[in-house]
Amino acid sequence: MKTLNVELGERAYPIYIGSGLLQRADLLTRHVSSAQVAVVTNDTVAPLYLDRVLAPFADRVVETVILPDGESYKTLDSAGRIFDALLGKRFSRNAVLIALGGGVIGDLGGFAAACYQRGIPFVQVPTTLLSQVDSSVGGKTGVNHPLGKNMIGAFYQPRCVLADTDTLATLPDRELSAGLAEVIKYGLIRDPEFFAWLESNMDALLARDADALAYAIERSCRNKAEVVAADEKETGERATLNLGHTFGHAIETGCGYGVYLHGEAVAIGMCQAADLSRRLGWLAAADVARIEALLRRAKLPTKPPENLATERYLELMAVDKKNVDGQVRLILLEQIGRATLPRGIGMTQLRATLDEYGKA
Ligand SMILES: NC(=O)c1ccc[n+]([C@@H]2O[C@H](COP(=O)([O-])OP(=O)(O)OC[C@H]3O[C@@H](n4cnc5c(N)ncnc54)[C@H](O)[C@@H]3O)[C@@H](O)[C@H]2O)c1
Ligand SMILES: O=C(O)C(=O)C[C@@H](O)[C@H](O)[C@H](O)COP(=O)(O)O
Ligand SMILES: [Zn+2]
Repeated sequence: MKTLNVELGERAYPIYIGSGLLQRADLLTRHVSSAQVAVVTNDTVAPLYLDRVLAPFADRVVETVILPDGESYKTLDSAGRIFDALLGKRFSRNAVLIALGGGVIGDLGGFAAACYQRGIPFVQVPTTLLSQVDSSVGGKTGVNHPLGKNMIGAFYQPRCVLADTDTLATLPDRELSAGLAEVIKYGLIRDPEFFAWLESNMDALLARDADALAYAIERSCRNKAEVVAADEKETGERATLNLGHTFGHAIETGCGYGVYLHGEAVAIGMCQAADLSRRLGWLAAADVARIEALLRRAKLPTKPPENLATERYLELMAVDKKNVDGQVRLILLEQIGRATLPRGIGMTQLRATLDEYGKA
């Protein structure tokens, strides 16, 4: 097992990464000292892993909330179902909530934990590659709104993250690829050696080689933990974790939540961000091609949806948490391994990317 720490002073917490961790009762109980435990999960993950999470808590009062699966259920209504369950059981403010599942459950469960009685402790047990490398770490919790992705939420850190890499064995291939988009993101924004490692090891990752996956998860979490420790509330460097997300969130909202997986939308968005960076004269065309090639090798889409016209894109991008005074701000690339958040972006070049990128 590898242990990393997210260094946030009194809110610091460990990330445990390894095989067989769900069988390690001591790891979960170490961070769950209350007599009342709520487990939030969904109807895909529950039959696979709920028993293992419940096993150490036979002597506690346990409430399980099993939600329907899908991005379209990352809503205030689902959060309401969690509140109903906790209140129904008279759960106190020291009750611990365990979020067992992918990023949807982690974001939603964390949000419910942040709100219930103004905040109860919670633990992240991520079971997808995407949630093990990204969403379970850093305390961004929230739900979607019909007008925008993750528009309702809170920064609220978990007490620990327990990433059992064995759970990836049951993950569908399409979801594995979606997780690889966020892995590639770390290489692009701040870790060029990792990007090169990914170019050399993509086949091993797709073949689910255990060592390759463990290394990619650990290096991704290390990158994310460093960024979050430096800028927890996204006043600066943390915004670079949003590479491709302004375009990607527009795709997710515009096409309907769940049509494109988050990682797929981010993959397309990173290509659009790379194309725009090239148009602005910052990124070499050869690097854009290198980025597209790695994403394609990860079996991710790189071309935007045909039915999302430029004006609709711009409307959707106007609803983004990085915007200031209503002006769109985008994370762009100066080179592979270096991201930037420019003050203003040329609307002409942005329109050119939206009009032309991937349309030929
Ligand atoms: N908070 C953050 O910092 C952050 C970062 C990145 C993404 N996100 C959010 O995370 C969400 C995407 O997360 P995701 O990609 O994990 O999607 P997800 O939570 O929808 O999970 C993907 C699918 O895999 C299933 N699943 C989960 N674990 C499984 C397993 N071990 N075996 C088989 N099936 C399994 C799920 O039921 C679901 O059908 C989006 O809502 C995105 O906005 C948040
Ligand atoms: O942790 C962060 O910060 C990120 O931006 C990670 C992203 O991968 C993630 O999708 C996040 O939820 C997007 O944040 P948002 O603030 O744009 O909703
Ligand atoms: Zn993301």
